[in-house]
Amino acid sequence: MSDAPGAPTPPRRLLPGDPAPVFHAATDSNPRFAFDTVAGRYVLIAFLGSAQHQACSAAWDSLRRAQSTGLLDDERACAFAVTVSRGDAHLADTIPGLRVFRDHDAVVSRLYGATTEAAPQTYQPFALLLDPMLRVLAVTPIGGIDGLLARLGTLPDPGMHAGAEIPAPVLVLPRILEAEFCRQLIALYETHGGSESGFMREVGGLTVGALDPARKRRKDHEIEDEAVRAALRVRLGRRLVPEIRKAFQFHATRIERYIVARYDAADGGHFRAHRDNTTKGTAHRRFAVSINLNDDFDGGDLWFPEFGARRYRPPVGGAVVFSCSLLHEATRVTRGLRYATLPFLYDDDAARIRRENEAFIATDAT
Ligand SMILES: O=C(O)CCC(=O)C(=O)O
Ligand SMILES: [Fe+2]
Repeated sequence: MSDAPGAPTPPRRLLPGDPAPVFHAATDSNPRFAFDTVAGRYVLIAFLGSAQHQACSAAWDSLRRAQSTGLLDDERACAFAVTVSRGDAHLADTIPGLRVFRDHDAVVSRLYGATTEAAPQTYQPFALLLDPMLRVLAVTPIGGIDGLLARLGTLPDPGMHAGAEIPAPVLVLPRILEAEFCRQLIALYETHGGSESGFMREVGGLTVGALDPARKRRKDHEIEDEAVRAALRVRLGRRLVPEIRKAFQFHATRIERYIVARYDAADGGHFRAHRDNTTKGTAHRRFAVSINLNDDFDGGDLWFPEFGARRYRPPVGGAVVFSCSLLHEATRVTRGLRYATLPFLYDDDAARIRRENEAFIATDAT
């Protein structure tokens, strides 16, 4: 940081407290695994370079052992081995808890300083232990991985990694929509029905809509009635925008997405952990708003895995408002139907970004 504006340069060697750089990389089951979505548990990442080296092969064995004893379970903790070598095909994902990034172009290894473009033959194998916010807890040369695993075993529950519960930086705002207006929105859905709702994904530089019931199960009705849209806009403008301004110094002037969404217990309605602004087509989104329209359902809570296990469930007509960069999940509805309206807010500067990025949107999706 400096007192002049400009992007801070990332530190070359990661030290405790530093945020781990995020990236996409190939695993055997996912050609574009999003590293940022593993937040919410302890994460060990081992830059092996190549398991053909004895110390790196021993580190892999340590990871396999930790997985088999249940230390790496994908709930409390998980680990990744990073190999740049095509000779490491025998290193295989061991689910739950242990995955291999095939970093054949060394992009991830360079991002973390294990190797450089200037000296690609030189690789310094090391391991990092990250906290559930994906910030460095400890760093060691690869030979120290057993110590890191031992330390992992002694850490508190992920939600208590700071020594106390950390509240998520979200606003919970009751009384945004009146009960009568909530009923009107539900009736709109019941009249028109909803269609299966997808999510945006980045493929080859383009933003494309995707459907994947394992990640998201929800049906949405797009509100077309301009009077209803205006009624929603007025309420957000009067009651929600001033609170965002007070809490976050952000003045929202635009709304994306007028929908009534329905999660149904009958088909396991849910939306797994994601961020709302990770593609070009969604990069303009600043704040996400989740307003419950009813409360006669079980499950269907919001939570923010980077900030502990606390669940958030606003009352009917109330909102949870949060930055689109935060990892969040809508848990499975286990009884009944959950109706919600889910706008995104942005401002005029972000609208410029939205216009510039329109060229990269391949298809429409919500
Ligand atoms: O169901 C919710 O409250 C959140 C939905 C959500 O995260 C989204 O549509 O991006
Ligand atoms: Fe979301």
